Amino acid sequence: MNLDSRTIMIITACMGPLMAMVLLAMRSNYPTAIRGLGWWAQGACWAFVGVLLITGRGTLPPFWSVVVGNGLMMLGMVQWLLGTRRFLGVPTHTSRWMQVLVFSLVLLAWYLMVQPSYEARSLIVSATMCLFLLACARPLMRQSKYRFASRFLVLALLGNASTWVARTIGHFGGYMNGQLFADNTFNTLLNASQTAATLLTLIGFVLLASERVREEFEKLASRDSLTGILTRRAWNSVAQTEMERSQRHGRSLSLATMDLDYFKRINDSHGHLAGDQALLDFARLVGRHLRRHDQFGRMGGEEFVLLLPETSLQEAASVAERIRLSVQNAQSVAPFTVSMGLTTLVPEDLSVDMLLARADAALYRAKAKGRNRVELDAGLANLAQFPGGLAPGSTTAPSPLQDAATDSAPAPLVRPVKSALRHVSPRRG
Ligand SMILES: Nc1nc2c(ncn2[C@@H]2O[C@H](COP(=O)(O)OP(=O)(O)OP(=O)(O)O)[C@@H](O)[C@H]2O)c(=O)[nH]1
Repeated sequence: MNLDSRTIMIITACMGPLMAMVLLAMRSNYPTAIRGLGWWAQGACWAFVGVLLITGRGTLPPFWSVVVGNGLMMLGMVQWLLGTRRFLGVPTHTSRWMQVLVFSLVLLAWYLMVQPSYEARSLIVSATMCLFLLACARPLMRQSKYRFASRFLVLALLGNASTWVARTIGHFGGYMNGQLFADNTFNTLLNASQTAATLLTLIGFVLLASERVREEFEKLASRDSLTGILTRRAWNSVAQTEMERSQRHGRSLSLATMDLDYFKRINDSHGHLAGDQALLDFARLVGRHLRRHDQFGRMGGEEFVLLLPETSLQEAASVAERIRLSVQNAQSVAPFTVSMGLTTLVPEDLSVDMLLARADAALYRAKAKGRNRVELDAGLANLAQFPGGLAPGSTTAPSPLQDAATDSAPAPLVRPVKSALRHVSPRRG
């Protein structure tokens, strides 16, 4: 079956504005951080106008059909390429690509008006289109995010580029009878493939933007809005994965629960905003002591939790002590201290909740003993630990202020009891 080549080209072109409408609708509804959508939409529209002019060959003056038509189609590809680079946040090098476009147009005009050659023009257009499409695919191939969407888009772009290679082969191999709209099977198949590749490329842009939106929402859901650290749910999920990994490889893993001391007093005497600032300062201070794989989360209110993969209890105790001291010495809008409970993974642990319960019990003791101190899991003496674990007979980490704190501010047991009860309640079970 042979379809009229002009009709196929016009159908291809019509997909441009339709997909541009989808991309523009996404642009107006998606977060502004997602860039490039407008460029992809504009590119589809310019390519549409360009292809319409090209199909007007024989009706329109040759300059409009050949130079302006191909120029707009190539401009559309440049915009796809710039949109992709903006989307990925890599330098666009706009002037470099515009220079390539202008150079191609000058050559096209030359081989149209000065030294007319259909083959030369065909080669120039195909080579330029290939260059722009491959340049659009290149940064996508280099990045590791958006796996499905970027692979899909890369395949569509490579497919699109290969149709231009096929077009050149067709011209030079004599399959197109030296005509743009040759009415034969080769040309029909070529136009059909170009239609499909263009549509798939535009779908690829939509998929890519959708993946970014999903990622943005996931980020919003997994990050605490005040401190920017992991939310309780996100922390639980990564902690469970880390725990299973540590168990599989027989590696140590430690966990600290942290609770700011007398936090209610900060709110009461300095105001809620100062309380918020203290929480933010605390999160930043702790962040300075963490390695890349440590997982720090806010469990709610003034309670935090820190997971330290590949860290023995001794190592965790020294990290915790450093954090405790830096909090105590920090210049904050309202001075505050932190109490911590520490535990480490044992082979009997079935879930993160078991570690949390033990760390909470240690935290309870830290509060009861006067606050501003680090307490270790007391039950570890009876349990075998993963490599690097603390020897039986665990002790508290040194807390120079612990006695002073006990003296100056006797620990009310109401809060720790409340805390202990809450931590063993089914909400973490
Ligand atoms: N500013 C601010 N305050 C919060 C936030 N979340 C919880 N709080 C306050 O934190 C305080 C916690 O008080 P308590 O549970 O009595 O504990 P505490 O005063 O720290 O006493 P201890 O834990 O026993 O040392 C409450 O007053 C909460 O209103 C928050 O996001 N911002």
